[in-house]
Amino acid sequence: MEDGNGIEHKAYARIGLLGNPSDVYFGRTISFSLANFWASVKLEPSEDLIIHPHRTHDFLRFNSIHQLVNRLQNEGYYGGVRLLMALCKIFYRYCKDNEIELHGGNFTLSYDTNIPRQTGLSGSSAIVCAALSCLLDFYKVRHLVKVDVRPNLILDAEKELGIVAGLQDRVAQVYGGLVYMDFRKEYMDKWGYGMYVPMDSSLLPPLFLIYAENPSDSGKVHSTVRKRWLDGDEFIISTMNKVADIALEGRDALLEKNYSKFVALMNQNFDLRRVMFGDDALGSMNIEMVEVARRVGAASKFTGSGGAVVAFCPDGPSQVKLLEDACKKAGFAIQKAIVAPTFLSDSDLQSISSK
Ligand SMILES: Nc1ncnc2c1ncn2[C@@H]1O[C@H](COP(=O)(O)OP(=O)(O)O)[C@@H](O)[C@H]1O
Ligand SMILES: O=C(O)[C@H]1O[C@H](OP(=O)(O)O)[C@H](O)[C@@H](O)[C@@H]1O
Ligand SMILES: [Mg+2]
Repeated sequence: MEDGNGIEHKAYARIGLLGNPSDVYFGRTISFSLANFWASVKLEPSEDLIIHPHRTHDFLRFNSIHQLVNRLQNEGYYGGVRLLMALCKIFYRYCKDNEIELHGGNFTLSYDTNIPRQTGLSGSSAIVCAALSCLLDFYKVRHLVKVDVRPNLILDAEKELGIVAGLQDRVAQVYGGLVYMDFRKEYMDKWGYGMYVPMDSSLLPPLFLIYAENPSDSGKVHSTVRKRWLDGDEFIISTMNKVADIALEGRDALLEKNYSKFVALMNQNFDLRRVMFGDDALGSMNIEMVEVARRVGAASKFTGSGGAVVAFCPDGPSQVKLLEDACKKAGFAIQKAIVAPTFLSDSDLQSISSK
């Protein structure tokens, strides 16, 4: 969005529906952009280049040591300022390396977000994705930075900060809607990104988002699995391939509206994650969120690496009511997941089809 006062863009949270975390291991996923929560970034032309701290997430003034410790425990040490700075650096480097000329004007970037933190809903990349959209418009270079490359820039900005993450979140956030993604090594080596295919989101049955207010550390849970995968551990490699196959089978199940198959795949996805990562790495509260749903007969799995769960009630409204009651009793928040529609422009779509 652009008006006389500047440019503003939103990017939504995302749900990894099937196949995650195989995106980090040359696998496949189906993910969608979640309209329930979003981050917004505003860019206003200014004399100097200013990154504006958020009034709460970056605020460094506290009314007591108790409040300071509480903030650090609940939100960690960092807010979004470092994400915006890292993106500016990565964007500048990319444009320089690709001989994309940037005009000389300056700007002020500010952000806001309502995405629950560290819940595996991709709050960090939403901030970066919205900021990238602002930069593309400010410098008028949207047509020069291919859609498929944009998730890589978002990921690179976070990698720059040591944040462990994969591409599926950023793809869902750049594309919007429901997207099937194939990250096979052959594509990653050839193009540097995967094959991303938008799907009709009306194929999805009603889905529910369950999350806990207490955040988990979404970076640490990957650590031992990644090392074992890199070390050639047979069990991890073959199990991760099975996780990737879930997205492939899930695409067919959705296209055929075979929801009993879909139930089995969602459950299998989490069960495979559980044997690879182990209960300690996943965390007892995260496991309980999955099990609360399963106890009422719903299918359930993590949306990301932990902190939130996506659930499907194949038996309809009466089962949804049971799920809502069970979540309430367990102290988990629950809401219906709403898919954000695709936000690619005509020129974006053209750049995809001309790949
Ligand atoms: N809601 C937020 N407000 C400000 N900064 C955030 C927020 N969420 C994440 N961040 C920034 O992103 C970093 C990584 O967050 P991460 O653990 O990836 O959370 P998520 O899984 O929600 O993306 C944080 O250390 C912080 O710098
Ligand atoms: O483990 C997963 O499913 C995902 O974990 C990360 O997402 P997060 O939102 O931080 O939990 C990672 O970025 C994704 O690529 C993984 O699929
Ligand atoms: Mg993140």
